[in-house]
Amino acid sequence: MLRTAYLNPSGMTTSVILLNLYGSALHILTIVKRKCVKDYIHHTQSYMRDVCCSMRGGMGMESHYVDAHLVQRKLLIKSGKNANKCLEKELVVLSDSERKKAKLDRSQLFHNSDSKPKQSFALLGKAGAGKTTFIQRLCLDWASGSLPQFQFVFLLNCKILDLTQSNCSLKGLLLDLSMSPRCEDSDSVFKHILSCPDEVLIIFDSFDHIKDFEGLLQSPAKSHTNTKYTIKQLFSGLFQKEILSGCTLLIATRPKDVLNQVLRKMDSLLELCGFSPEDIELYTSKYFGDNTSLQESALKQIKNDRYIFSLCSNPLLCWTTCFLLEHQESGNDLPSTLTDLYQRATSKHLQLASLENSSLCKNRKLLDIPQLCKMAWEGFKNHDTHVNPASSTELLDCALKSGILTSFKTSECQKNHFADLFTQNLLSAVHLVQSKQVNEKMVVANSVVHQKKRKVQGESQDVLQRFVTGLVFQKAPDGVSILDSSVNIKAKRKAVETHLESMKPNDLLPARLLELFHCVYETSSAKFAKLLLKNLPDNLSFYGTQLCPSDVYVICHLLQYASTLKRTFSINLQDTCIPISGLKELVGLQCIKAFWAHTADTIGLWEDLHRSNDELNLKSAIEKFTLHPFKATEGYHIESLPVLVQIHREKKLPMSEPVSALDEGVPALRHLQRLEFELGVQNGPELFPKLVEALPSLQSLQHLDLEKNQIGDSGAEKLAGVLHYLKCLKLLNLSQNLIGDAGVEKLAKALASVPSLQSLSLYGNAIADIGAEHLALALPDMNFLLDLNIAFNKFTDLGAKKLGAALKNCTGMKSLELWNDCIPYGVFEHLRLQDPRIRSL
Ligand SMILES: Nc1ncnc2c1ncn2[C@@H]1O[C@H](COP(=O)(O)OP(=O)(O)OP(=O)(O)O)[C@@H](O)[C@H]1O
Repeated sequence: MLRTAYLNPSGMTTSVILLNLYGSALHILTIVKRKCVKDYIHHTQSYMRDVCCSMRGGMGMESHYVDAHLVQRKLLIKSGKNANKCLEKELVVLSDSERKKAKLDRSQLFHNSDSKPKQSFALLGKAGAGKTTFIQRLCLDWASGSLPQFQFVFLLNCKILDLTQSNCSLKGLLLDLSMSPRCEDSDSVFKHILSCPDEVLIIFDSFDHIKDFEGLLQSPAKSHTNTKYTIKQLFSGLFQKEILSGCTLLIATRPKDVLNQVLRKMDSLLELCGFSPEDIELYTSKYFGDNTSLQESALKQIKNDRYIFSLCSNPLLCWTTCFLLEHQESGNDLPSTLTDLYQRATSKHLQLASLENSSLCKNRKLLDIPQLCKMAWEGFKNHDTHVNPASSTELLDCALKSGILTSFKTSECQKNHFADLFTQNLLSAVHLVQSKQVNEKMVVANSVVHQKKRKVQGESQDVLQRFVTGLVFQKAPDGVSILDSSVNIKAKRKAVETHLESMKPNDLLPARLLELFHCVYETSSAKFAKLLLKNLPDNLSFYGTQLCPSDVYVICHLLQYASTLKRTFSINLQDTCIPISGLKELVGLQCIKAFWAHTADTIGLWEDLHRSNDELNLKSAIEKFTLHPFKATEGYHIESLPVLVQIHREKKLPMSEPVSALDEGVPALRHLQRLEFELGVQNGPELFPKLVEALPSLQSLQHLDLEKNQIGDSGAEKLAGVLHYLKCLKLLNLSQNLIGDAGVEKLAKALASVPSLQSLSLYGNAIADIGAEHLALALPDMNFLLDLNIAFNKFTDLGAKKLGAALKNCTGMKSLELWNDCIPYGVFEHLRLQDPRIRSL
């Protein structure tokens, strides 16, 4: 180029040269920028490798991580007045068998099997289920090149973000507030990010820490330039694709603690399942590593203690148990309650920290534990895990060393937080129980479940209640209790006791009832267990409340007291996700006389008992199973019916030889009296044939409600084909089903073969004169019919007159409703005058 300039020194040539020079400079600049972006990505990856390589307690991610599964969940979209309820209510609860089918592993998380690409993901799990750990693992995957679809991953921790602070840009959020290293050339990197949004993954961990969800989706950020927003607005802008459209969003949250307005709009909802029994064994072996003797004895102790084993399905509680087993003297029993587990573990953490740094905190007594507990309570009240930075450094240092606190760093700041919900809530409970500034009323308000509160309370409140109740009633020997033995807590104990005694469990919603079981369990008192059992209603319902292994353990444990009180119960376990092992335990209890559960899981239980040759329990599980009253609102309520019917008819389980316990078929089918099919327009027509298949087996059915399912003429015809089996049917509701003349013709003939029918509704269908005539012909043969509602159909005065004439021959009938717009008013009035049993509405 210089050579050209020398040869051509004219003005024209100079501009060419300058252009060339400019072009080259631009090229070099682009290369430099590209290198700078590449360097940033490399730097971030190695930073992530450092930050994410270890778990709590210093254990290596590579060596100690257990690949827990995910389950794909679905939402039941509700409208109208139910729309804004807590998410847990809308998550479709899968049966154990469906959960097994819906399992995914980490590598399948971002796979797009549908045609519509998924861009927003919610990772759901209870406290300690391993959401943060899973995300750490995901970041490590990215850092090692396993998520090549993403050039950038930004990890934001909502625990340490101030979501209302109003001076943040998108660039600031991603490059300064995320867990990424400082960026030297943030402008170039950000420009690059904007140029490839579909290669960006943004993760919001601890999303439930956004305290105020109201208006979260209003006023989203609309510009990615330097305009300043609140972090909430930036989240909203990202979520609603106003900024960085095309990027992938992942939020991790506890389902109970978040409103569903955001989650309902997510493309994919994934639940972290916690540890399976095999995972618990694997984790325990990993935890104790090469120390084989300790490993063996720990595993034995955990497996032999059913309560602890059930707790260990929560990874955090599994870690806590292992920590305790590692440090407590051999020969000591395992804790028998959650309060006991946490106070022993917390005391041990503090003790170890004081030993490690004797100059800072020589022993527990010197450490200002009440101050630590007060801090925990202040945080709890504000739904905050953050610790006031003005607290004594000695206290903070010791709490950090003990692992009770943990610190989070961003390129901007470092903040101290309580390490987990259980530890913070135990310390909060200690404050409530032993601080003189807290009165009895306050303790009661945070102890056992409250009858009147209608709102679903968060998980944090549930755990606090268990700890407060556990602490006031505990009889722990000295040295184990975290409470200061010199503080008198008698008055508080008395207040909680009075409150417990006044509880009326029959008024409680299922989720509250479960919490009451937990609180009573934490008291370790046979007196309270018996009191609870005495006051329980005969029909226990956990319907719609997800039951984890420790929930099942606690329910079973307390129900054992029923035999001394000679009480028996029926239990509703529908939509609880109860694992088959849990179902087996509960159904096996003597005090359980009947149970409702998902049909597919019940069949799974029978198969399990049959495989293990447990004929006695199989017989009892078959006899105890009930379907009454059967309300089908979800597809899966009906889908497994044909298998049940097959078992009933063939008197054997699928793929088995005849089973003597099934000699009489399935009692639940034989005895079912009431069935409501409420699948609606969407699923009704498709699943109705499966119901029809089952109807001949329902010999005791008295009440069949099929309103609003659009079964149409073809559905009516199918129903007509089986009606003669329903010898006990008293009520048949076929309102609003698009049934026309063809359908009613078939039905009319068949209805005469239902000897006991008393009430029939064909309200709001499409029956015209021909159909009315068919019905009129059949009417005198329906000997027991009392009420017929055929209003709001399409027949005219012709049809109405035929029906009116037929009524004369039906002396037993009490009412005939036949009003519709096509009948001239005069004709209708005339008919009514002739026979007052004819009614308008
Ligand atoms: N898959 C896993 N393998 C091994 N250990 C795990 C796993 N998941 C969780 N843990 C252990 O459980 C502890 C708690 O997990 P984590 O903090 O990820 O739970 P979380 O669901 O994020 O809880 P929270 O809702 O309270 O934030 C971790 O510190 C780790 O010790």
